[in-house]
Amino acid sequence: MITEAFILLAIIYVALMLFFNKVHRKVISKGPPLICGYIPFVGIAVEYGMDPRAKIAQLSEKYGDIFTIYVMGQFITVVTNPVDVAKIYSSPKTFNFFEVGIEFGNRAFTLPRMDDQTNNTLIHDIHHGLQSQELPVLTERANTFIQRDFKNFRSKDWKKVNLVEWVGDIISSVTLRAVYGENCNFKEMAKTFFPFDDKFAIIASNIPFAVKKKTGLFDIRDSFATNFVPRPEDDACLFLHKRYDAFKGVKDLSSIQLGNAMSIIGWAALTNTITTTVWTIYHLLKQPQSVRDEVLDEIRDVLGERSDGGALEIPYEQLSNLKKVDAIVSESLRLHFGVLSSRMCMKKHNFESSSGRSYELPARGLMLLASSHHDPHFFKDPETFIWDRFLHMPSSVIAKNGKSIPLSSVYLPFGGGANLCPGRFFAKNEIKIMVCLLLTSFDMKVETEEEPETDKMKWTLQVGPFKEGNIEIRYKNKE
Ligand code: HEM
Repeated sequence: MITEAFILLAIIYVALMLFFNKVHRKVISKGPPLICGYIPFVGIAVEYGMDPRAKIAQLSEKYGDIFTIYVMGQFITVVTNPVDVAKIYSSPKTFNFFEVGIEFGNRAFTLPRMDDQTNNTLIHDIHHGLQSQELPVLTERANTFIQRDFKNFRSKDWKKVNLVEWVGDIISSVTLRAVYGENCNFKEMAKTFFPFDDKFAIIASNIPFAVKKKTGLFDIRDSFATNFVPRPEDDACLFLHKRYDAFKGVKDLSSIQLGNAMSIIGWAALTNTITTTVWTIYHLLKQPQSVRDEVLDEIRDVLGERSDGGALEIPYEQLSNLKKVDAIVSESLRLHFGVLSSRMCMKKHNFESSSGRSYELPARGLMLLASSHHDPHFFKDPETFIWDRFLHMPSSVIAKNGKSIPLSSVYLPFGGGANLCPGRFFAKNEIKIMVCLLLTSFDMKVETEEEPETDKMKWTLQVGPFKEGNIEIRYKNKE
């Protein structure tokens, strides 16, 4: 019996290997160099998943600027040269972000595909809402909620908190109330966000739906989705109501799918903002007192002193004048942001790379565009946090081939081109408000002595969080 089972397994394995090699040969002919690994379906997922950034750097060293990796049943072309990245960002029809969203949206959130016109309208509404129409209101709400929450933190004596949990609580509750409305069920939403976010990469991976269902991954996602359908009394953003109306009209849509369609925005709003805030505060607190004083002086110059009642006025229009605070957030994003943004090559395409080579890219092939955040050619001393680096950064840089390229081709924390993250202004505003209130309210110190390590496994599409998730800080009211 055991021998038969063993023979059967061996046959399946050999069949898979033959199929795998056939696919392998087909893809490799005119395309970029292909790195498949030796395990059918899994490909190089294990070594890649351990530290995506290091793996990409290593493969780029060996195979050049463009190569294709095979990970969990999927071929992914990785583009590492910023000149090529800029070219891809500037051709959104050929290299499309929206289709990636549909594919990942479907894998992670099992969403129905809407018609193109509805989709375009929904994306337009999100971009318009977050970047202009509703941005002042969102920022004002965040300001009100953070100031309100801060009153509860006041302490005359030194108090210890876990920075990761503390920031996670504040940013999740503030962001969710700002976007989904003050009366939304933000406590439940936040409670279910963290387990979902922790498993997001695997939920969005190419592993079969049946496995995701069987292993409980979809249960985690569904409990996250449940609380996200906005009710009229919640006072959610306009673009969320429009999204709700569009999805509600889809025939046979389950309530979980409707929740998924609404929760995707909540996930996008929280996943990177929390980690960026944690890193920003951590790095700020690690700066010498002279730097912290310089930043505090800027805050006082721009916003003035606190009123007699202790409130700090933070007008929306003044946030863009906080250049030093902005520079610290930007440097945190540079140092800790993952590697990539993604695009789908829509049709078979001959890509002329900046190195003069031509590669055939397959239709509907997934592409990952690598940032150059750790390349010393663009960022001197790249592994060091230099708080004022972005105060002196030009808007264009010189590539290795001598060409001038926009800074946005090497510095990609919010992606690039037409799909540049629409939430970037809101995220930065929220973080700036936090920093202003922290520095003007409290004396603070980092208690944990070891350098916190980034969780490299989460370093693909997100800002890498702390590995151990425990950084203790001490604070008390300013004298
Ligand atoms: C520090 C915080 C954030 C970071 C680092 C970040 C990063 C990104 C990145 C890399 C993309 C992909 C863009 C591309 O590949 O070109 C993206 C897209 C997106 N982000 Fe953010 N994001 C942040 C905060 C937010 C917030 C607060 C919201 C909402 C309130 C948000 C909503 C979105 C949406 C809706 C998209 C999809 C845009 C589209 O389909 O065109 N993000 N973000």
